[in-house]
Amino acid sequence: MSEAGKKILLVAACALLDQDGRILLAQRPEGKSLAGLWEFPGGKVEQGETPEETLVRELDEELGIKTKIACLAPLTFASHTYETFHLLMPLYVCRRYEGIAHGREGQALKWVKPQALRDYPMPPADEPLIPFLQDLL
Ligand SMILES: Nc1nc2c([nH]c(=O)n2[C@H]2C[C@H](O)[C@@H](COP(=O)(O)OP(=O)(O)OP(=O)(O)O)O2)c(=O)[nH]1
Repeated sequence: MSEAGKKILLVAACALLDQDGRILLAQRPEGKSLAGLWEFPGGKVEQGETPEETLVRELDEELGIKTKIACLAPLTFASHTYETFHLLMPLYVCRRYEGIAHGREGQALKWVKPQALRDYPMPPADEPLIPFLQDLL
């Protein structure tokens, strides 16, 4: 248990980049926690997976995008206490992948310029990640 008595939840997230340096955001669907907010694609790291394996799996499941572990570059991470857990979320950047992203789970998608990221309400854990992407791109 962490000091706050909350479990640490490990979630892997990815800033998928297109040729124009835009970043893919996905909108969390109704009925889920943080519904309506714009997030980086990704998900919980399952038992027996590395974060990189999680992302290769999730990008395919969520977006129909095929990529490889070698195409995922670590950028930074989020560490944020939510009400019922503490989120630890490594953020990777991916520039090399195959396929055209589409919301396979019905989620809205948006390619966003780094300078426009603040126009899209994101989960509180994500706010501190924005400057890292703006500096990178
Ligand atoms: N994928 C992703 N998850 C994020 C981001 N920011 C952030 O706080 N999260 C949180 C939301 C969820 O609590 C968790 C990711 O869980 P998930 O995507 O695998 O599962 P989920 O939404 O179905 O989970 P749940 O909250 O509905 O139980 O991480 C982000 O940028 N990307």
